[in-house]
This record gives sequence, C-alpha cells and structure tokens, in this order.
Amino acid sequence: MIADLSLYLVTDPELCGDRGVVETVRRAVDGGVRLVQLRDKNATDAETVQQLLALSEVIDGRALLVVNDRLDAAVAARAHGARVDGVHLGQGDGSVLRARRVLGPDALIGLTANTPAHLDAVHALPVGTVDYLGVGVIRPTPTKADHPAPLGVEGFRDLAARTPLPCVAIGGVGIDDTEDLRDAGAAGLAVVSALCAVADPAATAAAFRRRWSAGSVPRILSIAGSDPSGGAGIQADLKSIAANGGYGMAVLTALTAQNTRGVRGVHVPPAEFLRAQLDAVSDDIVIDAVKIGMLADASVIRTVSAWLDDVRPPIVVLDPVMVATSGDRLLDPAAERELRDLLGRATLITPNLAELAVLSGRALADWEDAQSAAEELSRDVGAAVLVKGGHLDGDDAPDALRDARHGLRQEFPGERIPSRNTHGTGCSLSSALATRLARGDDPVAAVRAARAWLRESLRAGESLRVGGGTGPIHHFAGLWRRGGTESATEATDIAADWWERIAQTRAAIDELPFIRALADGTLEREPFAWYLAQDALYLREYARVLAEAARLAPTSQEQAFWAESSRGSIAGELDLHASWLTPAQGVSAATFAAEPAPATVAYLDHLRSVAFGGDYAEIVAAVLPCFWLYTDLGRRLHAGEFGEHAQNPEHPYASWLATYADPAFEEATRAAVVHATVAASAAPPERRTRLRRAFEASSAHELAFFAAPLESYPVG
Ligand SMILES: Nc1ncnc2c1ncn2[C@@H]1O[C@H](COP(=O)(O)OP(=O)(O)OP(=O)(O)O)[C@@H](O)[C@H]1O
Ligand SMILES: Cc1ncc(CO)c(N)n1
Ligand SMILES: [Mg+2]
Repeated sequence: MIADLSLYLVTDPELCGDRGVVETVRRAVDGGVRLVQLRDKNATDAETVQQLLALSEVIDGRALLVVNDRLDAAVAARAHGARVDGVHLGQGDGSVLRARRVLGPDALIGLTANTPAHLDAVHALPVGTVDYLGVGVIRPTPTKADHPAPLGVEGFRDLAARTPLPCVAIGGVGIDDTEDLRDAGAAGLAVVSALCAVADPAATAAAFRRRWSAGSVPRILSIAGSDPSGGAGIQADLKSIAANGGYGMAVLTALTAQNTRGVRGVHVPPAEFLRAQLDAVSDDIVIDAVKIGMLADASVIRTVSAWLDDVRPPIVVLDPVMVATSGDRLLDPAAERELRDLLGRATLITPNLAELAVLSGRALADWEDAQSAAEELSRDVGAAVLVKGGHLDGDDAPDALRDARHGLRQEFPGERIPSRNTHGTGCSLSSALATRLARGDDPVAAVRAARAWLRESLRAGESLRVGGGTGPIHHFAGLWRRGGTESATEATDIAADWWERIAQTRAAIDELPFIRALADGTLEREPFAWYLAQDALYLREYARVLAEAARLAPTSQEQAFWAESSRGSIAGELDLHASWLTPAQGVSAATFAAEPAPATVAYLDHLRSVAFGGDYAEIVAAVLPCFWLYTDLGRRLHAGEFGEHAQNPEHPYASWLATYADPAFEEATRAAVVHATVAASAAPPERRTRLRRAFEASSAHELAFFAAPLESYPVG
C-alpha cells in the first residue's frame, strides 16, 4: 500500500504536557493528521507497548501508526491486538532489513536520511525495504538536540531530487513552511512542536491540511456502477469530481444497460476482480476521498468493506443507492442489511427520503420527521447524514445535514427547479461533496458549495438535449459559461500570482504592533474602538462600492453575490455600532462621532475612483483584498499562529476575532477570488496589469489602515 504521508505527527511527551500524548494524538487526528509516530526515548519497551495500544485505540484506523526505533515493542503491541503499521528507524536504530523481515511486506518502514551518503546506502538495499525517508532537519530545533546542520528548504529540495523514495520533511517544520516544502518535493510534513505544543491540535492540524491541500488537486475515487448514457453512476461521478476541482478515478462495481428512460440490465463482475481494481488504485495512488455509489449485491458490499478496512481513506461519502430515478432496483433487497454494516465506515451518508426510510427501518411522516430520522441514523452509525429532499412534493427541494456527534443541524433551503433533467443528481451531489471535503471544506461549506454547483447544473440540463426520458444535468454549465476550462485554470494562476505579489504587504501586516497586540489581547480599548469607528466609516462606503459591482455584474449569479456582500457589509457596520461602539464598552463620545482618518480617506478615495470608472473587473479586483486579507488573517489568528491567546474564549476581542474566522466569510472570500480572477482572465494583458495594480493598491491601503490605530490614534 502507498501511505499518505502528507501530515505526519511525531509525538513528544514533554511538549504534550498535561494533556498527554494520547489526547494530543486524538485531537491531531481529528484535525487531519494522517500518520502518527510514537517517539519516546525514555520509555521502557513495556511502556511503549502500552502506549501503542492506547494510541491504536484513539486513532481507530483514521491514521497510520508507527513507532520510532522500537521494533520489538511494535511486534508485541501487534500481538496484543494494536494496529501498528510499522516503524521509523534512525540511521543508528538498527537494520531496516530486519524490520522488513519481522513486520512483513505490508508494513510501513521509514528511515532517517540527512546526506547523499545516506541516500546511496538506502538505494543499495533491495527495492521495497524502505517505504519513505525522513529528511531533515529543516531548521534548528530544540526537539532534536543532537540534530545535524539544518538543510533549509533548498537543502531538502536537493536531497529529495536525488531519490525516487517519498521524502517527508522533518525538524523545526512550522506552518509557514507548508507551501515551500510541498513545492520542494516533500511527500509530507513531519511536525513535532507545531502540533504537540499548541492549545488546539485539531484546529492547527486542520490549518496545516488546508494549506497543504490548497495548491494540490485532491484525488477522488468513485466506487460505483456504470451508466452508459453518462448521466448517473461513475460517468456522472467523474464529471462531477472534475467540475468541482478534483482528479477523478473510478472502480466499477457493476455495469448497467440503461439510458434516460430506465435500466434494462445489470451485470456484476466477479468480486475478485472488484478487489483487483481497488488494489490497483490504492497500491499506487494516495486517495484523498472515496465516494461509494451503486453496490449491487452483498458480495460487492463485503469486498468494498474489507478494502476500506485495509486502506482507511480519510473521507468516505456513501450514497446508499437502492433504486434508480426510473424506479429500477440497483441493490439486491437481500443486501440491505449488509449495507447497514457499511454505514459505520462512512464519513457522510447521503440518502434520499426512500433510502432513509429503509435505513432507519421506519416510515417518515414529513420533512421534519425525515430530519429527526437522519439524526437518529447519524447517532446510530457515527457518521454525518445529509438527507435529500429532492423527492418531496411541493415547491421546495431542501436538504438537511445532521451530525449527532457534533450537535450539527443545518438545513439548506431552496426552491425546486422545474426540470425533467434530474437523472443522476444524487450521484453527482455525493461526488461533489467528496471532492469539496477533500479540498478542505467543512461539511456545511461543502454542502453549500456542492448544492450551488448542482443547482446551476440542473438549470442547464435541458440545454444538453440528451435522451427522451429523465435527462442528465449539465455538469460543466458553470465552467463553460465562465469562459471554458482554460480560463478556469488561468484564473487560478492569476489568483496565485496576485497573492504572491502582495507577500510583502502581508508580511508587514503580520508584523504590525496593532495586529500583534490585537492577537495577544494586550491592545488597549481606546485604539481598538478608534479602529472600529474607522472600520464602520469604511464599511458604509465599501458597501456602496460593492453595490456598484452588483450593478455592473455580467451574470445574475455574480450580481446576487455582490449585492449580498454589500448587504453583509452594511449589516457588519450596524453590528459594530450595536456591539462595540457603545458607551457601555467604554467608548468615548469623541470616538463614537469619529471623523475619517487619513488612511481611511485614502483607501476610500481609491475604491471610489475605481468604482467611478465603471469597470466591473477593476472594481472586483479592488475590493478583493478586503475579503482575502481579512479571511487569511482571521484564519491564522484563529489557528493560533500568533500565539495561543487568540484562541482563548476569555480574549477581550474574542467575538470580533471570531467574525473573520467564520466559514461563511471564508466561502464568500473563495467566491470573490473566483469572480475577480475569472474576470481578470478574460481581460487582455495591459488591462490585466491595471486590474492587478488596483488589487495591489487596495492591499497597501489595508496595511496602512491596520497601522493607523497605533500611529495616528490621537493619544490623550
Ligand atoms: N427539481 C429539483 N430542484 C432542485 N434541487 C433538486 C431537484 N431534484 C433534486 N434536487 C436536489 O438534488 C439532490 C439529489 O436529491 P434526490 O433526493 O433527488 O436524490 P436521489 O434520489 O438520490 O437522486 P438520484 O435519483 O440521482 O439517485 C439534492 O440536493 C436535491 O435537493
Ligand atoms: C449506475 C447507476 N448508479 C446510480 C444510479 C442512481 O441514479 C443510477 N441510475 N445508475
Ligand atoms: Mg440516489
């Protein structure tokens, strides 16, 4: 098997402190750590075995587990029933050949390598002895006192280029190294203090994951049946994965002979061949998420279950397909019980109303009742459940997400789209969800994004003119309308370029005393209130500029987006007045009646002059930094990058900080980035430069705006 090395936690009992190693590991795995190495130089073998047993239990197959150095302890822990996947050996820790012999061909064996000579030694071993290399140290680190001279990112790049083996970067790796190391060829980041020594290992691990995945395309495997007419099954899945930004793969459970009118026949290949397909993929490719669709019969379910147990992909979206839109059965009724056993292996289950009734073993009275049944099912099986309202009578087609483990109850309202093209909506939705989750969206954001995409694709379905029955949706409606796939990748490049060009401005914002004091809670009330008063003045005008973007928007989707953003920023201004800019908060009358400060005037003058020019692309380029810089800062503050204080609920500005780490704001920022860069990608080169300048100028104004409170705040 090929291991997912992307985020690798190496434990340190001292850094984990009172929380302990086991609890730290549990939370870090919750946040997305994929591989855990137990490292405790002082423990006895017997203690190491106990720790491996405890870790194996909290990890519960969600990540791989290896132990540093202690081959005998690994063997003993396995004998006691722990799932220990392998060992990591240092240059002096004993022979990797012996480890391979003892642990077998499926074990994960890592070796430390810091020099070209180490690489030569590994290359001289039989192929398959070592699975990955730990290459470092990257930076000087106190967690490895006897470390060799740091390699830095460039030294890592040189070593990684000299070996075909996957290399994990280790030693002093912090979250800001993520992109550099990934681009230098790292298969993953091995992290010690940046996860063990933080207040919230789950949030920090999630932040690492997001940054690691941001520049990469998630690899999504659909395990489903074939629909030769292309609207449902794996054909729909592959289109949906591609349209939502993933790399799609497909393992066939069954072939159907069907079209838009119905299913004429089903052929289920032998289970051994299904397993061979699954292994062919997982032996070679790291799988970021799995979507499961049509399972046909009990032997298919058992084969998929066994493979899932071996591979444990981090995200599993299970669409419990039982009956096609046309009414034809796609699952042997005798296999329904087996299907229930599979539910516990899923992250998210997406039944329609009929399927939910079968899975919960009772009739559903109405939509309310369906939602409580979804919650019961979620509690029973330990997975999130999205119940789909596509088959409700009436004018609405809502969905509802329930996760009993986290008390999550979210309804997604939406009017029914009058269309006959609903063939494969369930397949398409579940694949889109798997892709969005693998891209790092939380479940609510993933459902929002997948639904928005699905609804656009549903509306455009009829334009495809496919078949005379229930036709397919148009998976690429949004992408093609926005100027083709070329412009989509071009827009991604533009976003990366623009972001890179304001790197210095971003670094300067991070260094501002105002930001530092805001993060650690030492900022005085008066300059904070002064800042908010300026922000309120700013928001009022900014809302007008957003409204102008709405007025000029080329599509109704964009028009709605900018109008909603405009409304949101006025609501934000009113909120500021109601919650912070009040005498009760110790804000003086002078602050309350603030005049715009020079930085405020300058920023607004810039925005207004762009808005006055009446160029949609330039307006959206100019308003983008206000979304992007705040989201980025809010996320990093929340992740504890400026110290742990910002995560403390007692922080004097906790509620203000929380606004900017809000997933909905993050979603809006993602959309703003897409709209601005897609507009830019359609512009000729000189105009594109002008758009970029507008973006850069606004970013510089953001910096000045953040600097102003402690520079021009009228002291006394
Ligand atoms: N006419 C419609 N208008 C808007 N949304 C719809 C419509 N029909 C289905 N949907 C949405 O499509 C998704 C699939 O829902 P549905 O309940 O049809 O699932 P399904 O029966 O599993 O689909 P399939 O028949 O493809 O297997 C849901 O998000 C649902 O809200
Ligand atoms: C192969 C296949 N999977 C799923 C569905 C559900 O729509 C279908 N019609 N065909
Ligand atoms: Mg379905």
